[in-house]
Amino acid sequence: MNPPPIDLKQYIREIPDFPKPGILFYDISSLLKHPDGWQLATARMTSVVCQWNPTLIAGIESRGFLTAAPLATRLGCGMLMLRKPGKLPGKTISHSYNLEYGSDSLHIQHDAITPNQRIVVVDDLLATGGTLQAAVTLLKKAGADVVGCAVMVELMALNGRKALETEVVSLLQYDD
Ligand SMILES: O=P(O)(O)OC[C@H]1O[C@H](OP(=O)(O)OP(=O)(O)O)[C@H](O)[C@@H]1O
Ligand SMILES: Nc1ncnc2[nH]cnc12
Repeated sequence: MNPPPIDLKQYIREIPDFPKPGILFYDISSLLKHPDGWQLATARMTSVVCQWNPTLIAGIESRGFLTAAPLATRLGCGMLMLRKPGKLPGKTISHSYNLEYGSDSLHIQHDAITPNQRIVVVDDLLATGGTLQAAVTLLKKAGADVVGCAVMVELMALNGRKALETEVVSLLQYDD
C-alpha cells in the first residue's frame, strides 16, 4: 500500500497579529528551511504549472521570487522579476494596488516583454488578489500573453480568485 501523501501545511507556521493586529500571517519561512518540504512544494507547483506550457515564469517580489525561481529552473523557462518601486534600472512600467495590510506598486522594465512568450505569474500566497491582479494588469499593459497564475497558499475567506481575470491554481487552501 502507498504511504499517505505528505501534507505540506504541517510546514507552514501561522503567526497571529503580524504585521498588524487581526492578521493571521502564513509564514513560508518554515517550509523553505525544510529541505524535503520545499522540494515537494516546488515539485507539486511544477506539475500544476506545466499544464500551461509556459516559456516565462514571472515572480512577484519578494516571496514570489523564491517560489518562482525553482519552477523556472525545473521547467526550463526564463524568469521575469516584477519588482517593488525603485529597484529596477532604466525605464519601467508600473501598476499600483492595495494589500490585505497596506498598498504598493509593481514595476517591470519597459522592454521586459517580447512577442510569443507564454507567461505564468507565480507568488507564494493569494489573499485579496490585489497583488496578483496588479501583476496580470501590468504584464498585459506591456503586451504580454498571461496564460495562468499559480500560488502555494490561498486564503479562501478573502475570495481573492474572484478579483482575478486569469485562471489561478493553488497548492494549499486555508478556510480561516
Ligand atoms: O493577495 P494580496 O492581498 O495582494 O496579498 C498577497 C501578497 O502579499 C504578500 O506580499 P507582501 O506585499 O507582503 O510582500 P513580500 O513578498 O515582500 O513579503 C504575498 O507574498 C503576496 O505577494
Ligand atoms: N495573511 C497573510 N499571510 C502571509 N502573507 C500574506 N500576504 C497577504 N496576506 C497574508
